[in-house]
This record gives sequence, structure tokens and C-alpha cells, in this order.
Amino acid sequence: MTYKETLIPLETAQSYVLERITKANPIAINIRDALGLTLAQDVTSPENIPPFRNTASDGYALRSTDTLGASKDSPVSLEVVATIAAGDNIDPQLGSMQSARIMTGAPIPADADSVIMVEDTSPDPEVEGNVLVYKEVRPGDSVREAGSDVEEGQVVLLAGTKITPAAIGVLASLGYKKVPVFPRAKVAVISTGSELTESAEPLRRAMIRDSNRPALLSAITGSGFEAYDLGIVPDDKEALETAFKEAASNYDAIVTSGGVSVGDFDLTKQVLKDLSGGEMRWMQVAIKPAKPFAFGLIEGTPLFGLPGNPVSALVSFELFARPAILKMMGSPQPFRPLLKATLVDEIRRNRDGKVHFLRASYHSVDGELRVSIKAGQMSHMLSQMASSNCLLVVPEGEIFEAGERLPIIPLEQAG
Ligand SMILES: Nc1nc2c(c(=O)[nH]1)N[C@H]1C(S)=C(S)[C@@H](COP(=O)(O)OP(=O)(O)OC[C@H]3O[C@@H](n4cnc5c(N)ncnc54)[C@H](O)[C@@H]3O)O[C@H]1N2
Ligand code: MOO
Repeated sequence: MTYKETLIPLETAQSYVLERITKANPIAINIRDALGLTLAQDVTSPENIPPFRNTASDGYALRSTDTLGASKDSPVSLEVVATIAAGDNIDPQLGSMQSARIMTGAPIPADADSVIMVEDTSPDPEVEGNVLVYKEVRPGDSVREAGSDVEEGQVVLLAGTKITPAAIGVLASLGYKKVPVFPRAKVAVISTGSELTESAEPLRRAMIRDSNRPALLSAITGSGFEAYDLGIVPDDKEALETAFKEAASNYDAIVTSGGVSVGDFDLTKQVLKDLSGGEMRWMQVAIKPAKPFAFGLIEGTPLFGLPGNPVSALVSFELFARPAILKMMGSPQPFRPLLKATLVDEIRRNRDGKVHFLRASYHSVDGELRVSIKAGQMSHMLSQMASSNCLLVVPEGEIFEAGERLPIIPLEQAG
């Protein structure tokens, strides 16, 4: 047996995975549950927003021609014939030199072409019930026309749009209760390894606590997917087979950690090979960390076999599982946008044919992003990742000077 490895470029590995992911069937979902999901169809507006002509300011609705020549020193006096609050369905007639007191959002009388803000008026001390106007207004001042935001029949949200709080607001304003989206993926998480426990008791030698499962479950929730905890499965072929089969029939995707390297008990990849009918790929990706990775479909359900080392598992999730599951959920842009940041210190690395994803922190100084790496970069050093907010992408090379700019992948942080 030979272990000579061929490293696959990251992009090739990512394409291999993404090509095998199909979008889920759309469903109609309550708009309040739709945040972060991708719209499956265009949404057309059945009505105008605003639905009627209304005022953008508290003030007086009037005919603009009545204010010609008005100034601080020479105000014009208008009779106030009505008061219109938001929600009042009235349309008082306004004759020449007449106005209506009006509140923001209230319908503008048909006879008025503009509204003067209350700050540019005062009660007329000489004529009870009149208002002094200190400024000329132009037709349309403070007027919000019907349909000025959205016109009836207009496509207001395109298929493929990620649903934001603003999109939910638009849907609510149009009276939609449900919206067609790609559903949130149900993602099962399994930790593999006979050395794992979740007990709080003192550890016996050779055992460690399972950190990957809680970390991956929260990465899944944080990505907007539904996370399901399927526990720890020991390095046992039958137990793994049973767990993977059950997960494949009940969930949309499976994320495992461990068992994808070359150890005698690295069984994940073997079991995946059997269950996928050979339609799987075990790869050595040209990246560090997260070099080993297995991917296959078990009866159509993708299984992401992430490496066991805790940092590697999270980086592998970020680079493979997250974009693939986002694609399943209809996202047209499943990769996080890369930013560029300036190195605070020199970085040295070895030439090994891999792109390195270093755990790092970035912050903004006078509008420029600066990035510095953490001290511990081995793939078991999860504590260093815990205080990072990005991955610094370091290409093949040896020395990168302070002041050079390199890409970073910002990672979501709590709070
Ligand atoms: N001879 C070689 N050995 C290794 C290679 C290699 O190329 N040749 N690659 C190394 C790299 S890189 C990685 S990454 C790991 C991946 O190994 P596996 O995916 O098979 O994972 P395990 O062997 O099961 O575990 C690795 C490491 O991580 C710990 N672990 C596993 N699961 C958890 C968990 N749920 N919570 C916390 N820690 C976990 C486990 O105890 C091991 O220490 O292989 C290298 N070896
Ligand atoms: O590539 Mo392994 O994923 O560094 O530790």
C-alpha cells in the first residue's frame, strides 16, 4: 500500500462538491420564518406602496400657489379648515388661501399639491384659526405619491434574493403571509472516534471531550441551517454504517468529523464508499489545515466527511459544507466575500504546495483593515481560533512582508 498523495487544488475540490449538490424543492413559508432564506420565485406587487398619496411631514396641506412671495418677514396667512391625523379617511375641500393641519402618513386632500413643515409656520396671532406660512413651497414638497416606492404589478423582489429584514417588511406591507423559498436544510452532525466522550467527569488517559460536535452544530445554526445532534459514534464499521444510513434517510445533509485520514481506524471514508456505491471521493486538498476530506452521496443525501482535528473540522466546514448547503438552499452566492487586509507583521511559511488558512484577527484602522495572526497555528489549537475573527489566506510562498495585503475570510462572531 502506498500513501503517496496527490494534492487537489481547493477550487477543484469545491467544484466537485458543488456540482453534486442540487437545490431543494421550494416551499411556501411564513414570512416571519423566512429570514436568511432565498426566494424561489419573483414576487410581484399586487398593489401600490404607498397605497395613497400622503404626507412625509407634520405640517399644513395647501396649494403651493398660495405661498408665493411668503418669507420670514412677510408670511402669508392661511385659514386652517381641518385636521387630518394618520389613519383619518377624510378629504376636506380646500379653497384658495385655505389649508389643513396634517400629520405624517395622513392622506393629502385632493385639492392640495404640497405640505409645509410645521417648523416653517406659526399660529396667526391676529386671526383665530389661521396659520402664518413663512416660506414658499413648491408643488410636491413633502408629498409621497401613491406607488412611489412600489408600483402595482412591479416585480419587487427577484427570485434568488436573500430574504433580509427589509424584504420581510416589504412582503408584510404587500399583505403577503407566506413566501416561496428554498427550505432551511436539516443538517445532522456526527462525531466519530472511540476516544471521544462528552462527560464532564475527569478524563481517563487516551480520552478527550468531543469539541467538534458542539462547534459544528453552532456553525450550522449560525449559517442559517437547522442543526441536529446525532451524537458520537465509535470507530466501528457497523455502528458507523447504521448511523450514516439513518442520518441519510432523515436529514438533508450529514456532517461528520474524524476518520478521513490514513490511520488504521479511519473508517468514515470506507463506510461512505460502501454506502454511496463507490460514488464518493476521498481527497487530499492543497490547503492547510483541512487537507483530508471525504464527500459522497448516500441515497442522494450529501455526506461531508470533515477531518477530526478541531480547527481542521471548522475550516473544512467553512470551505466545503457551508457553501454546498447554501447552494442546496438556493443561494446564488454561496461563498463568503473575501476582503483584503494589510499584514501587521511579517509572515513566514514553508513551501508545501498548499494554501494556508491562518487563524487571525482583523480590525479597521482609519478605514484600512489590518490583520495579525494568532500564535498557535496547529490544527488541534482550537483556543487560538476561538479568539480569531477571520481566516487569513496565505498563498504558496515563503515570506510575506508587513504591509503586504492578503485576502481574509471574515468569520461570523457572536455579539
Ligand atoms: N500519516 C498521516 N497522518 C495524518 C495525516 C496524514 O496526511 N498522514 N493527516 C493529518 C491531518 S492533516 C489531519 S486533519 C488528521 C485528520 O484525521 P481524521 O480525519 O482521520 O481524524 P481522526 O484521526 O479521527 O482525529 C484527528 C484528531 O482530531 C481529534 N478529534 C477527532 N474528533 C474529535 C472531536 N469530535 N472533538 C475533538 N477532537 C477530535 C482526534 O482525537 C485526533 O487527535 O489526520 C492527521 N494525520
Ligand atoms: O490538514 Mo490537517 O486538517 O492540518 O490538521
